[in-house]
Amino acid sequence: MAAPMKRKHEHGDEAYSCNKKLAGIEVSNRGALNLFIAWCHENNFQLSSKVTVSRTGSCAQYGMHAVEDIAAGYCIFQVPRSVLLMPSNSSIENLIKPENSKLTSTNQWIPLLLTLLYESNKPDSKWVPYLALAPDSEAIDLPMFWEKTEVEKLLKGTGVDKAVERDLKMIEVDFSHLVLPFFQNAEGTIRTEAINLESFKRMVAFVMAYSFTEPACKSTSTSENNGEGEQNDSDEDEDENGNEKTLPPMMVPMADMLNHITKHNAKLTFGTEALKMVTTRAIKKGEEIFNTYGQVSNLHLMHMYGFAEPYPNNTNDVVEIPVHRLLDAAKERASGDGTELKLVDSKWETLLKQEIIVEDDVVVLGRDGIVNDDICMQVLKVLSMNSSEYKAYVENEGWSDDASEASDEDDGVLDLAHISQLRDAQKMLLKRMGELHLQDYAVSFEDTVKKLEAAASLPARERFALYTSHGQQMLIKQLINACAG
Ligand SMILES: C[S@@+](CC[C@H](N)C(=O)[O-])C[C@H]1O[C@@H](n2cnc3c(N)ncnc32)[C@H](O)[C@@H]1O
Repeated sequence: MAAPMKRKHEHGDEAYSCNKKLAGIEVSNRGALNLFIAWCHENNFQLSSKVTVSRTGSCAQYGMHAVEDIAAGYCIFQVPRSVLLMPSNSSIENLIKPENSKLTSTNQWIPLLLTLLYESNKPDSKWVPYLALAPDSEAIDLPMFWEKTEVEKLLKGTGVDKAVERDLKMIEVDFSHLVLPFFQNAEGTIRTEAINLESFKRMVAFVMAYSFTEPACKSTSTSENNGEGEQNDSDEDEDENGNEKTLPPMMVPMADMLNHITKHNAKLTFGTEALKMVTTRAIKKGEEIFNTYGQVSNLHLMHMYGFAEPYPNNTNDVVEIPVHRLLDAAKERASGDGTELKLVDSKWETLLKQEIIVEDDVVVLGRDGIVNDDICMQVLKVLSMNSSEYKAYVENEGWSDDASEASDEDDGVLDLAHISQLRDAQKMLLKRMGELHLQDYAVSFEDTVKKLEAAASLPARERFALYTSHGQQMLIKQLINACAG
C-alpha cells in the first residue's frame, strides 16, 4: 500500500501543511502526493487516467476514485516487482539474509520491519516519495494504541481485546530480542538512537494496516489479497507442521492507497514482472475503487486495520467463542450430588487428553453456522453422552468404528439450517454457549442496537467498535434462534 501518507484524522488541507522529518530531510506534505504520483510514473506504474487519488470523498482519508466509467477486468495500475518495498529489494538484505531464520523465529514480519526502519532513515532511499506519504504516527489508530481501559470498554468480548494483548507482548519481546540487537550489531546502518520501542510499534502498525502478502501457491497467484494470504486448504500449501504456508509481507506502493469493503470492485493480482490492480466489475464515474484485504471478519479488520463494516455488509464476519463456554454450559446443566459435575470435568479432561481440543480453542461461528464444525461436533457429542455412553467411549479410547463412520455424516450438521436436527441436549449446550458469550460483551445486545441509531455521529473508534460487537452479537442471536427451533 502505500501510500502511506501523511494522514491526519482531521479533514481539510491544513492536515498537510506541516512538514515531516524523513531520513534527515524535511518533506513538505503539501505536494507530497504529487511527488509520489510523479515517482510512480517514473517507475512505470502505468497509472490509468481513468482514476484519481485524493482525500475528497473517500471513505477514509486517502482513496482512489473513477473519473470515467471503467469496464470489468481493466488494469488500473501496475506495480513493478522492482519497486516493492521488501528486504530482497533493499541494500540491507545482505545483513538480514544470514540471520533470516533467527529473525523469523517468532513471526515473518521482522525482516520487513527492519527494512522499513532502515529505508525510512536513509536520505537517499529509492522509496523516499513513498515513505514521505506514510501515515503519521497518530494516523494509524489501531486498538493497540488505545488505553487498556478503552479497549475493555469498547471491545471486550469481541476477541480484539485478546489479540491486542498478545500483540503488545510480542512487540516488546521482538524489539528487545531481535530488532535492537540487529541494529546494534549492524554498525553504520542506522543510528540506534533513531529507533525505540514506540517507533517500532508504529512501524508494526504500518505493516499491519498497509502491507500485502502474496499467496504462496501459484494457483492463488491472482487472488484477492491484502494484509494476509488467502485461505487455502490444500496440503501443498502447508508446511511440514501442517501450518498454512505464507510468503513474507511486503509494501506495495499505490496499491495501499485503496480502501477495503467486502463488496469490493478491484483486486490485486500477482504476476511475474508486476502486481496489477484489476477491476472485478464495471465501475461508474465517481465511484470509489475498493480493493479487498481478503475474506476477513470485522474482528480481523478492527484488529489489523482499525475499522469494521456495519451489519450486514460484512458477509465474511465471524465470532470466535472460547470453547470453554461449552464446558461452562455443560456444568450449569449438571445437577445433584456432584457426580454429574465430576462426569463433565472428566469428559473435558478426556477431550484435552485426546487433543480434540486445546484450552484456548475457539468455536468459530459465521453467517451460515459453525465453521469448525468437526471439532465442535465432537465436543458436543462427548459432553452430551450419558454415563454409560461415556464409559464405553473411554474404554474404546475414542469413537468406535461405527461412530467414526457416523461422524462423516455429520458434515454440515452445524449449519444454521440443520441445527434443529441435533439432539436436544446438544442444542441446549450450543444455545447456552451463545447466551454465555453474549454476556461477555462490554455492551449488551439491546444497548448495542440502541446505540446504532446514532452510530453516524459517534467518534470513529466507538462507531467501529460498535459495528464489531453488533455484527458478532447478531451471529450469536441467529445461533440461539436456530437452536430454539
Ligand atoms: C491500506 S490503508 C488504505 C488507505 C488509507 N485510506 C490511507 O489514507 O492511508 C488501510 C487503512 O485505511 C482505512 N480504511 C480502509 N478501508 C476502510 C473502510 N472501508 N472504512 C474505514 N476505514 C478504512 C483504515 O484506517 C485502514 O487502516
